[in-house]
Amino acid sequence: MSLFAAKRRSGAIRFEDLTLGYDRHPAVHHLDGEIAAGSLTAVVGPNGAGKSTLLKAIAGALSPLDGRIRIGTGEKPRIAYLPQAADIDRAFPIAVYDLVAMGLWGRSGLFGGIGRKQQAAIGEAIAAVGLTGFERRAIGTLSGGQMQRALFARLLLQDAAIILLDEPFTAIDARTTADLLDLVRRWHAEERTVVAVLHDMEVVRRVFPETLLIAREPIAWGETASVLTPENLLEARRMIEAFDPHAAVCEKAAA
Ligand SMILES: Nc1ncnc2c1ncn2[C@@H]1O[C@H](COP(=O)(O)OP(=O)(O)OP(=O)(O)O)[C@@H](O)[C@H]1O
Repeated sequence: MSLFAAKRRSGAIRFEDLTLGYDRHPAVHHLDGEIAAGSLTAVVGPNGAGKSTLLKAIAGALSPLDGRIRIGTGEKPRIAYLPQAADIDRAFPIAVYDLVAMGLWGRSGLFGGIGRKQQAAIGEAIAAVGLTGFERRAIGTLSGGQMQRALFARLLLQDAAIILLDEPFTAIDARTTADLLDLVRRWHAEERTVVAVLHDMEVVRRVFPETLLIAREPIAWGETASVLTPENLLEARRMIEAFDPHAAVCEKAAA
């Protein structure tokens, strides 16, 4: 697709003593390090570990309480963000075609109009997720798996150097998960930076070369096999159980 021309390998994400939170209550503490441009990284950890918070911050939807996030070098690369299914309004009266077409807004503008080339790209994206024939269906009538396919088609059109996926396969059937994982592999082969919050360790081990394990603070980060050890997973659980959710200040910063 000629429309797909995002600058590849431009999507490095660097964390510098990053602290994130809500109403001054920290949810993620002291994260330092870099997600390399073109890498494929899983973010895992117990419930409440701060995984979604981290993705929101990378997407620019949440400002750091402390530290910073540096994205790319020079011109900021395009970021595509798929929130958790629970955060997406399925009651919005919109057809599959129009939902997918929204992926072009970043480049055409809201009222930029859709030409023949764009129409072909939308059709190709819908075909790539197996939804040809569903173009005029209202999204409220789709199954969970079909909705996720439509959202992945929109991501395809966004043509972003950085793609953020928050629990993309939760409550999604095996066939759809396998098809959408093929798209994730394709994005990785295209040297886009892909970061996904996941709970299925089997999928992480099989598909994601890099893993960040967090439990409010980073427990381990690097090659997946060396991160997902029983010791690290136990440590992550212990950290979350010991965490005081009402802590107002960061202990490390205050020390
Ligand atoms: N909008 C918000 N306002 C206040 N606190 C929030 C908000 N969103 C998340 N939190 C809190 O921040 C902490 C981290 O939440 P987050 O959703 O990032 O965790 P998670 O690792 O994605 O969890 P899960 O696996 O359950 O989705 C939790 O204690 C949560 O209650």
